[in-house]
Amino acid sequence: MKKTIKIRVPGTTANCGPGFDSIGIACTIYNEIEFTFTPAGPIEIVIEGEGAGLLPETADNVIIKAVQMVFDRIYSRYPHCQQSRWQGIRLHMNNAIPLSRGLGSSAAAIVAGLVAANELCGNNLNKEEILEIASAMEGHPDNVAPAVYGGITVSVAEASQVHCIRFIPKADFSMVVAIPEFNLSTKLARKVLPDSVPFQDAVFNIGRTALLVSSLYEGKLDFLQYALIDKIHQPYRSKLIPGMPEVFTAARKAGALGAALSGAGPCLIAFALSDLNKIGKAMVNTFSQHNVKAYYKVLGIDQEGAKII
Ligand SMILES: Nc1ncnc2c1ncn2[C@@H]1O[C@H](COP(=O)(O)OP(=O)(O)OP(=O)(O)O)[C@@H](O)[C@H]1O
Ligand SMILES: N[C@@H](CCO)C(=O)O
Repeated sequence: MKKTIKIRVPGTTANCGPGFDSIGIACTIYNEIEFTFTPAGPIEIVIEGEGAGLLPETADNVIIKAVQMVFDRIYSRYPHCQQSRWQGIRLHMNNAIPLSRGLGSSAAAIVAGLVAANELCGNNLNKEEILEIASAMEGHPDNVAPAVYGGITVSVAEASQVHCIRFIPKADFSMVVAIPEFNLSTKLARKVLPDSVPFQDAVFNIGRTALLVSSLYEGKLDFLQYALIDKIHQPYRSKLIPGMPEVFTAARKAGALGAALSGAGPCLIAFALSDLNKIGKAMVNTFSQHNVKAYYKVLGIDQEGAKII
């Protein structure tokens, strides 16, 4: 007996400037993963696209860890199911989300594993529980929430709970992402952050985060020029991404509403209504002036989140 489940999961951009560890947007860039579960057998992992030859092809892969998390949660709730635990797992990944660039590759992997295992087990866990496990695995909820729900999410983790509101903005916009050809792990990008920030910087971010959420929700996108500015993580991370402020300026000059670091970087993301290719080229050119090879993609907002296909 075997069961096959295919899932599509979006990449995500987190923080969006001031909303550190809280705001996230699901983007129209996807990994597709086919899971084949058998009662007995080895773990087999085949990877095409991003991460091929780089990601672990063993039980150390975070997708397998996520599957095991769901099995553990369900079997602790229903111990009589222990006997039917699935041992054999084959993953066939087709990945478009680049690794360690700030587009939520780890969140996508975690959410894919959780949602697929939950489907296998009859959807015993609801989306809130999936989000809570995902947030605990990732360490913060801002990427995993939009990967689960799609759209734009505002999330706060408190003990084991995640409080999350998801919405679709009243006005549509595009995101132009400049993707440098170097990796920056979230772990390293968090190491450069200070233990505390000046009170005035905290106040600066609180106002802008509130303005960001309301301008996105209301579709009053002219406010993004003020609302995407951050003082509590981007300035510290700037030294890891050559040309970051200049790329922001180039994006705005080419017609973007505003720009920010995507997640922990190194991708930089511009929000725009028009001139998308002009903005992308300006960002890539400015990166190249700082000896950073980069390419760009134009993405929209994914509205569905992780989905069985
Ligand atoms: N498709 C995948 N399958 C398994 N593991 C993955 C996959 N994609 C990413 N990972 C794991 O996640 C790590 C990258 O996570 P990291 O948090 O550094 O970057 P990111 O999630 O791409 O960026 P950000 O969190 O800033 O958006 C990889 O080194 C790998 O361990
Ligand atoms: N909020 C996270 C997103 C990246 O995982 C950070 O900026 O470190």
